[in-house]
Amino acid sequence: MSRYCQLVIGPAGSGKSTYCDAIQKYGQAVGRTIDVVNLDPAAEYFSYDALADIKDLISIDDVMECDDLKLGPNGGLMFCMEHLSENFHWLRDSLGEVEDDYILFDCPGQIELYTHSPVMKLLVEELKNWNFRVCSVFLLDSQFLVDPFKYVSGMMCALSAMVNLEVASVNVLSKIDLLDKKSKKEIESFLSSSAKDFLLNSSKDSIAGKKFQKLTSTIASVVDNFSLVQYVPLNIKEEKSIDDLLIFIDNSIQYGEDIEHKENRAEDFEGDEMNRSLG
Ligand SMILES: Nc1nc2c(ncn2[C@@H]2O[C@H](COP(=O)(O)OP(=O)(O)OP(=O)(O)O)[C@@H](O)[C@H]2O)c(=O)[nH]1
Ligand SMILES: [Mg+2]
Repeated sequence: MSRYCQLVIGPAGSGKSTYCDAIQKYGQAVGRTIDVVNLDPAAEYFSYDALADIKDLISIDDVMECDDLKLGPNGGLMFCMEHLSENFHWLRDSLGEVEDDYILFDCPGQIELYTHSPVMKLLVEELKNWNFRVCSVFLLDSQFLVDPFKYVSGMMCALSAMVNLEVASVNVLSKIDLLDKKSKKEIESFLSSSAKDFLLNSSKDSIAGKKFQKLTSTIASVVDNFSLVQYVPLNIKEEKSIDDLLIFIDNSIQYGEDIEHKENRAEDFEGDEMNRSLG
């Protein structure tokens, strides 16, 4: 039995919940069932239809109101996610056991969840045990790329999430529709050039001096040499852009190939049956 999922991760406000909603709606339009699970215990509102909601297990308000714990919003969130990791059976029961299901997990925006904490890694392991092929989809606001310093920091976050989670990873540049023409052109040229060229060109007028240039160049070389972080742009307002991205992600978890293979096998089987009954 094969099952497929995307762990939708990325910094706060990068567009994770909006992405889940758009992909689910796109699925409905093309006759494909894509379920979404909310794993953000602080999410008060989301516009997609949720197959499951972590708030049914634990909510951040309950944790913060607990006088014994004395936790603030970030500590409270980590507490909720650890509680989830001790109660994965809740998630397994909520998902059911459906063959070829395709699920998006809308995750919280606290970046330490993907870089320091073992919780998401434990979740990945558990999903694999339940026969899921997992792809992490790291969303980064495209505004980050317009500024080289933000770009380095975003790239490092994406990289440490990739290394920590050890699954197929796709990095998505979100909110492309908000960019003006000039920024869109800059992003296009960045996507078609190496990280090193982009960073050196963008920071050549920097007042930070030679040492900084050298550091920038070394970081970018690491990224380029190992093809570590590549970005796929997403304009959520354009169907073609969603389609292209979904094909890219599906390929990384072999979604289409498996289904096609099964359909071919089913057709072969029907053909054999027909030959047998004719013969
Ligand atoms: N124009 C535009 N706005 C977007 C897009 N994606 C997200 N937004 C807006 O950006 C804000 C944050 O989006 P969310 O989807 O809530 O971001 P998030 O990553 O789920 O945020 P957290 O759950 O708080 O980490 C909202 O006001 C969205 O409407 C996009 O592709 N285009
Ligand atoms: Mg969200």
